[in-house]
Amino acid sequence: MSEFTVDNEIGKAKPARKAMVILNPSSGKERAAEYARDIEDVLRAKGYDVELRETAGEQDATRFCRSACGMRCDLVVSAGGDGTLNETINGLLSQEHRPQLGIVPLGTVNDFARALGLPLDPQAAIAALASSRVRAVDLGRINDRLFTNVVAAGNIAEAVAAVSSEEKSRLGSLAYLKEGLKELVSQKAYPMRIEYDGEVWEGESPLFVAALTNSVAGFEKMVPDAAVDDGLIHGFIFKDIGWLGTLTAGWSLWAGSLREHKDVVAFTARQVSVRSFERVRTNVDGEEGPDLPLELQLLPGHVEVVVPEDDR
Ligand SMILES: Nc1ncnc2c1ncn2[C@@H]1O[C@H](COP(=O)(O)OP(=O)(O)OP(=O)(O)O)[C@@H](O)[C@H]1O
Repeated sequence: MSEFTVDNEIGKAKPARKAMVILNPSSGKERAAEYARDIEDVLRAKGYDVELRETAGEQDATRFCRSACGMRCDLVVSAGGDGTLNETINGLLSQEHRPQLGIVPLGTVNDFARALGLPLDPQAAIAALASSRVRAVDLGRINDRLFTNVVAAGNIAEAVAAVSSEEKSRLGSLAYLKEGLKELVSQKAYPMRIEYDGEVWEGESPLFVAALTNSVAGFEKMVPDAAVDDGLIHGFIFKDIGWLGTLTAGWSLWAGSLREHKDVVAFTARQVSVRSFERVRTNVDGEEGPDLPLELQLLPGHVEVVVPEDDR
């Protein structure tokens, strides 16, 4: 592997660009080795020196990405599901040098790739890494971590915890919808105090959702107008509305008109805090998150993601 490539135009050596590929071999249905080889081929053809790191368990992707920042890598590719992507971007926290990000979606839902309009087929996504186009996208900060897509506080967090991995593989995002509806109908509400850009909402709520993108649990209609680079947190407070209200809210969600529902407080903000004097669980990007309280902050254009040349 060469450490230097020659810039033919000016005839002098310049350092090769460095890329780190972070691959979760447990996602991607046993084809990890094949994908790793193909990703490396595309990146080498693009002029990168490539280092491959395979994760063996929780937080490995965060440590690898942090070391990629320290090595001043130009590009980090996250190959795995949303869990691996979330762990990868967390390696960018508080880093002075942030590499560009490539995404190869190998999970079941792949919310961030959907929101970005990236190819969901792994081989097509690998081919798209050859693109020279990048898009600066927002990330969210939640307490001392980062997130890409969504934070939910309340009964949906219980619902997601109830989805078994067998069901997740079999039903994909439908499994979440099924458990989510079950939890909403059960109607447990929590006392919450939600502050957003200086406004305050206080009351009983079964569920609060903060989304950065239009894809939430594979479902692209909840926040149809949320763009990955709009600089906004899209907040939804569900009021304590009984099962009939829940059904109509469910219908509005399905129809993409949740924002207009009379029992949903919808807002956009850059800073949100969520508190309760009861224990309230959360879900962050599809994985279990910290219990309340939460401090959320929007980090505009925080990472540049490689996107296909022709998705405009
Ligand atoms: N080698 C490994 N074996 C098992 N688990 C791993 C390994 N490496 C990382 N992990 C853990 O697997 C978790 C889930 O991974 P990820 O979300 O990428 O895959 P997935 O579950 O197939 O995707 P999805 O969440 O979309 O269904 C990660 O959060 C990580 O902590």
